[in-house]
Amino acid sequence: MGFRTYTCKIARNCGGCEWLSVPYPIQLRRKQEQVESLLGDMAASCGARIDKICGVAGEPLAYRHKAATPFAPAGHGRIRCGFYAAGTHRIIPCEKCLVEDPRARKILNGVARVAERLHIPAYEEDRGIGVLRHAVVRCGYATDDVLLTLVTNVPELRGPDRVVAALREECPEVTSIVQNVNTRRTNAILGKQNRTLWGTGVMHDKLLGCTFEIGPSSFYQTNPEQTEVLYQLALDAADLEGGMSVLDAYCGTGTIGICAAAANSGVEVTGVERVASAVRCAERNARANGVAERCDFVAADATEWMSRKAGERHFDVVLMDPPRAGSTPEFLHGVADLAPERVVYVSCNVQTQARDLEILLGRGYTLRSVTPVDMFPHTKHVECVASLRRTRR
Ligand SMILES: C[S@@+](CC[C@H](N)C(=O)[O-])C[C@H]1O[C@@H](n2cnc3c(N)ncnc32)[C@H](O)[C@@H]1O
Repeated sequence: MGFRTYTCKIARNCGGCEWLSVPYPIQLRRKQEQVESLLGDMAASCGARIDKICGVAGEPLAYRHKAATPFAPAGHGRIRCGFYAAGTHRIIPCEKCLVEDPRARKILNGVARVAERLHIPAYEEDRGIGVLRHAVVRCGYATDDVLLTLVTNVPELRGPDRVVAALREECPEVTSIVQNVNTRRTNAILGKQNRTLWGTGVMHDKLLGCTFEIGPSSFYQTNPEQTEVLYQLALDAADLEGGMSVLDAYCGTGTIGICAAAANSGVEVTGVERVASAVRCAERNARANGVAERCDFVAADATEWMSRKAGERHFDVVLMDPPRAGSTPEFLHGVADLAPERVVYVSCNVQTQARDLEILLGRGYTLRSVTPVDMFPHTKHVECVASLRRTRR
């Protein structure tokens, strides 16, 4: 893939792909430099290597398997949908997005057309009135599942069967429809309550040969192709063998831990995740992949769980994959108290990762390697797998 660049009619306003006009090899070089500037000194002091970034193998397009739109009234019964202009809540319409699964934007625009036809009012953010707030689509990577979630400002949709019939006709790719209720005046897209309107209420996908059920409120990596690269790096760094015990912290639907258990017979996994519905998915996923007897998932705040459990259990390896804000000093000191041989820290924010690694380095761990992974081409975001080994207690 040479120095070709891509163009998008709304790139300037949308702000989602801030590096779209930068050739992909240069994007990768910038991300490599970003990681080296944040982790280079730390790696050098440990004698660790920073690997070359794992970029996307093919065209860096259509990689986002999750897409969302806000809705707003556009006058005369019309509904506006698309992307928020960067830094605002002004919606820019979008017919086709280069980085999304091609099915996704078509479906989101189809939802707006159905809402117009059925006179379902779009949400008015300023006044907190109206019905339809957002729609979210999740498309399978290895399956044809397409889960559509309608986020509403009301607990009950009027004539739900009519809405489902119209959506199925307009968007035949959709395999299940869920209503999510969010009545709060907040920027968060999803509320707490989900109601299945049609189908199973979940989607399925496959990663590294394992099958996963993903619910509307569960975290799932948006670029599954690169997720396989990321997870394989994490599993290689974990260097597991039968009989080992693994903590999968911030585990979502259990994806990394279940891949670890499936690839290594005899390995036992404990997963900790804050979202209770994701933990229920993780338990079903462990059963579906035949590893339930070796996997235990707990719904808890990771820091709070660590403060209760540290000292009670032995783990050979801690795998951790926290959100952008990173972990907490309490959790990291808890990890050091558990004294696993290896810690594998997967992060989508190298800044908070660097901060957290300092704590582990001060508690007897040394960096072995750092591997950047490009999960989000055309953006400045970079994912990173840091592999650590215990050198003293
Ligand atoms: C980056 S995601 C990783 C999930 C999973 N490892 C994966 O690859 O799909 C971070 C996860 O941490 C969970 N989370 C966020 N804060 C948490 C906390 N304080 N305690 C436990 N889990 C938390 C989120 O709900 C999310 O599922």
